[in-house]
Amino acid sequence: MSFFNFSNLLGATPSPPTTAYPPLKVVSPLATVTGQTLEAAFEYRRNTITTTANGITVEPKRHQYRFKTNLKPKKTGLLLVGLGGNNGSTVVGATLANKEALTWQTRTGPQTANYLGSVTQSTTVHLGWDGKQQVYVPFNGILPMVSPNDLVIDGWDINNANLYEAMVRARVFQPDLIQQLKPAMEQIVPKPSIYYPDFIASNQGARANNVIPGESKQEHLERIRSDIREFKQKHDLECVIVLWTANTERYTDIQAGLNGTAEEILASIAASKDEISPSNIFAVASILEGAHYINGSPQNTLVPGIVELATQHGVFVGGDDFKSGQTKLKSALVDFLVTSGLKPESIVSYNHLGNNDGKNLSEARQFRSKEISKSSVVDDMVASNKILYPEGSHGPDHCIVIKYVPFVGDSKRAMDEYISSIFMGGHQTLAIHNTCEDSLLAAPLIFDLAILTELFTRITYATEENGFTGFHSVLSLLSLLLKAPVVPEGTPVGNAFMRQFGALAKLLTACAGIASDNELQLEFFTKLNA
Ligand SMILES: NC(=O)c1ccc[n+]([C@@H]2O[C@H](COP(=O)([O-])OP(=O)(O)OC[C@H]3O[C@@H](n4cnc5c(N)ncnc54)[C@H](O)[C@@H]3O)[C@@H](O)[C@H]2O)c1
Ligand SMILES: O=P([O-])([O-])O[C@@H]1[C@@H](O)[C@H](O)[C@@H](O)[C@H](O)[C@@H]1O
Repeated sequence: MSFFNFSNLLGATPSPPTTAYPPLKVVSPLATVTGQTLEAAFEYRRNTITTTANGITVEPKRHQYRFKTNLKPKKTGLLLVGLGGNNGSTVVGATLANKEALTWQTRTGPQTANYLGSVTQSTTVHLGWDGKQQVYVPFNGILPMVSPNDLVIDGWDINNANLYEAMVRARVFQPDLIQQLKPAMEQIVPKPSIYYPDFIASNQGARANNVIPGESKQEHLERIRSDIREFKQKHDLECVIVLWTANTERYTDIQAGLNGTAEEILASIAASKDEISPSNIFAVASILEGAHYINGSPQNTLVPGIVELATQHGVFVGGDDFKSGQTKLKSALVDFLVTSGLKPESIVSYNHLGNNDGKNLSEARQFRSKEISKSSVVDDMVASNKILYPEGSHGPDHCIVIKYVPFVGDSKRAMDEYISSIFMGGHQTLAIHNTCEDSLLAAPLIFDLAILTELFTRITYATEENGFTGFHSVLSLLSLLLKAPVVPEGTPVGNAFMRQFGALAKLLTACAGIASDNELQLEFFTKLNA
């Protein structure tokens, strides 16, 4: 039997300090702490399933896992590609505002900095019933995580505006906050970046005044690698995450000989092949420098060759496309409808926005990248119910429309209509107007992507057959935060929001030696001693 109390362990403290909850003390026969390492046994019970034309055979089996977690969060750097964008400048401004606990005036009164919308900072995990009440703990109170306040942040942009100018341009923060942040933000200027006009909208050309010169993609690769090395050395970092929050690129062709293997992608960069995108180069540079790479945009940066390279180098890659607003709601609402036995027949998702993202998406090839990532989110939920959607039937009509309307700026207006078949030939129509403050919804996800990626670098697992090793390089555990999750080859994509959250929460509690949450809660209707 062993017990440990995380809140004072190794300097790991939730941030901002959550005074709402007392520290968690785990008394568990499943776990032991030795120095900085927490080792936990976990019995993974799952069904071995065989499906044939004659039916489904289910055989429940028990698999013994052991998880090892290094309890000391690493000093972590976050390099944003697109630092001067609406999301990038909002991320940096928000960390400064939270660090200084800034308060600013708004029309509805004073507002203080927070991390609302961040799963790691503002959600809780259900542990069970204490005989009197349901008990929840902060998500970041189960295992020590990096605080967003402690992230060292820098990055690149093809535009040379300092971050004060970028904040004003973004029209995201209130003027009072912008002025308070000005002294610090105007000191931050994005590093020059790689610009290949063919990959983003032609209307972005006027912005490109901060570009690494030359035509050699190999030299561009070496420059980005040098930037990453310098950043890591300058700040004495133990973990670096490069995250793309630059403009949406067009899709790249997946071609044999171009990007199908690690060797091919390296050779294609060396040969400066046209089809190699800026985001391909950032991903390869990150991997070669031992940094993890996350794609917050919808383009297919993570081609097979880049995934193979990441696997060879033992670094994480993740993507695609932050799941921040209209699609995030859809990933919960469609799950609700299908789980209710109602059949979505038509889903029309229209939105207009007026920020630079919207301007870039106003061109067909960039919109197509976004249309793909927004359209695939219902696939797993539709496939889950053959009563509603028999084999061979098509899923709901699903239409995506995005328009660029400058006046609304970053305050995207999403309008959705869901029509579902209901009992006895009836129809239910849900009409939703959803004002998505795009960067205020996306920035918290950028923190979460970085914080969870760093956490997963500190966890290894062993099974009855194999010794301790790290998770697969394709970090599908990040799917809660992404519209079109990139997953290890041959594994399914899951988009249902609450299932994604539950998977993360169950992994954290398993690693902490805590019994996984069990919605069954037998103790409420049996004689089980609570
Ligand atoms: N809610 C959201 O804001 C949301 C949700 C999902 C996905 N996204 C995606 O996140 C990305 C950023 O969104 P945003 O609102 O911050 O857009 P933005 O246009 O304000 O910022 C993008 C920044 O990237 C820069 N840039 C373009 N190409 C670059 C390159 N090769 N290297 C470095 N910088 C480059 C631009 O100059 C710009 O400053 C977009 O791809 C968008 O589709 C945003
Ligand atoms: O995340 P979400 O609100 O479903 O989708 C959004 C798009 O519809 C929109 O064009 C833009 O705001 C963001 O890039 C985001 O991707």
